[in-house]
Amino acid sequence: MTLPPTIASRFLSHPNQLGVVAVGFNGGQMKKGVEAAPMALIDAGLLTQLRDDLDYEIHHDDIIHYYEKDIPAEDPDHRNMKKPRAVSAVTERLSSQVYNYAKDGKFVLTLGGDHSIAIGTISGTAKAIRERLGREMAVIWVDAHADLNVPEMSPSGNIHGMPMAFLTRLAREDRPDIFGWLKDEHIVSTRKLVYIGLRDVDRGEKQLLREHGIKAFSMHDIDRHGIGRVVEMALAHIGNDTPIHLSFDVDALDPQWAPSTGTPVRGGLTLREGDFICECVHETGNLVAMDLVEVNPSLESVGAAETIRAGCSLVRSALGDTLL
Ligand SMILES: NC(=[NH2+])NCCC[C@H](N)C(=O)O
Ligand SMILES: [Mn+2]
Ligand SMILES: [Mn+2]
Repeated sequence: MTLPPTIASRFLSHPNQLGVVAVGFNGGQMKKGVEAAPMALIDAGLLTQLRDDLDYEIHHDDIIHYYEKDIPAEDPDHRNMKKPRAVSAVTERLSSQVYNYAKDGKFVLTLGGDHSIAIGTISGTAKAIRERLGREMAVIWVDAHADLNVPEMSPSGNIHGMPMAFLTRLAREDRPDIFGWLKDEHIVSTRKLVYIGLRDVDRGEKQLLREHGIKAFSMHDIDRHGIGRVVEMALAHIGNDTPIHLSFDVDALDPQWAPSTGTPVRGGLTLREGDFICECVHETGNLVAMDLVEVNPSLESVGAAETIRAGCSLVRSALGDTLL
């Protein structure tokens, strides 16, 4: 059975063409295994499903990128950041890979990897959207965490807890080998950032969210208003004339649905709620890119297949799969 092609984003010149980047990178945090996620998701049939069931034309180099050549041997901590040069070099490369698909008007799907890779993906789409459409893009960040730590205030020093700080310029570093390559065209406005699913936010992050008036819907908001109303409010904040990059951390889901992830937090979204968010974002017709990150098949390995299935389901939902 072929589903009706609901593939349409008004901001893409090739809405049925999907640029896929498989990023086997784990250097934004300390646990091994997250680099195996792209392979696991692809082996589970994700790309085949997108092609056969949802009619996408897949553009993929058939390579899982581990970026070995970009990772320096010496990488001492800098401003409390762990592996800063590795994360910087990898995300700089990734940024241009994503940009190259997005500048052609293709949808870009990135399979991580830990969430530090969003420094590459979001900077790449933001730049392409600015050039092609002369517009600023919005980011919907679905996560248990805000990933907004400025290096000095991070409790862990892990860069996967910092990507949104660099992408909004709340954190800045001029050294070219440590994120100094991020230019104005790569940056996202704090006004165009919306969080959904938050429940483990560090003190300094809470202060930044408040100070900068960043729109954030926590699990408390979802309990109070329901997922339907929360997604409606999130999309209303962005407005209907703005391209959207969806960055989905699988730990937004409750560990019941996604146990195999590096920093699980109880009290999260059901898989159905996660899929619902993705379906609604797709329905806007404004989605131009998506990341799926933090699947770690080697943690809680009895639940790995379940976590991978959940990840595949989220991506399909964002790309237009429907229940009916
Ligand atoms: N992408 C993630 N899973 N991030 C978790 C971040 C946890 C914590 N806030 C930190 O800065 O270390
Ligand atoms: Mn997270
Ligand atoms: Mn995250």
